[in-house]
Amino acid sequence: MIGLPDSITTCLFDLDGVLTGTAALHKQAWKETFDEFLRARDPDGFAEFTDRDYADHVDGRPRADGVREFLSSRGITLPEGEPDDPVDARTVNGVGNRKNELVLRIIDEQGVSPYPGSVRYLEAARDAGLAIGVVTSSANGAKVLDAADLSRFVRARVDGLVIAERGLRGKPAPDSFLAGAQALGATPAQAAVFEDALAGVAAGKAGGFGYVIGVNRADQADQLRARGADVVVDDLAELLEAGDG
Ligand SMILES: O=P(O)(O)OC[C@H]1O[C@@H](O)[C@H](O)[C@@H](O)[C@@H]1O
Repeated sequence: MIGLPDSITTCLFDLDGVLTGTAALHKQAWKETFDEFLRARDPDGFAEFTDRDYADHVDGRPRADGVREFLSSRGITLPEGEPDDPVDARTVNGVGNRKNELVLRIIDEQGVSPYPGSVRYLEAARDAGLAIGVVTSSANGAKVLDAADLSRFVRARVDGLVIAERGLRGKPAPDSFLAGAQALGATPAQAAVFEDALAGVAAGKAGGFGYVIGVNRADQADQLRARGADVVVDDLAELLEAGDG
């Protein structure tokens, strides 16, 4: 009925790009942040931040990991700095704070929409008696869930704030998904992971989860499969249709 193996009791959903369209807003904020940074650092050698950079180094990872990973791919290492660094500080925290300033502004301007197919899927999962958790690297997870009116479905949330507080390793490490399963009293084998990011699918695979659903929002079905997705869909509603057929 909901397109999952019978052994699954628990659904762990990534947020940005799986339940809501906010992955595009994050990408826009990152592009503005990194292009600004790279241009200021080396105007003549400027090479823009691309969709490929986002998918490979930033998407799905906690904010500071995204800063470090992408800059390291360009041979740049910054000092960590402090959490309250100003947005123009040339530190990991400063660059991350600039991105957060931009993404909050973009979210306020554009609003947050849930994917209709994801809302239908959440309703079906809830009605089928499955436990529902959200596991997101974003420190803005609670705000986005509320803005999309999705908090009512969520029994456990592991977000960027929880990850930082508990010192968990970010995706592609499985820690945040393992914490989500534990919070809902499920073993990894009993839990399904729903992810659009390559790092997130890799985290689901690394954690030995019972079923990993790759959600293809960025024309990268083959890469999602290569990272360990058991199935790839363009929209969660496809799982309901598969179940009906
Ligand atoms: O900067 P935030 O809101 O804490 O989010 C961290 C990351 O959260 C993930 O959900 C997004 O895929 C990333 O793009 C984002 O960078």
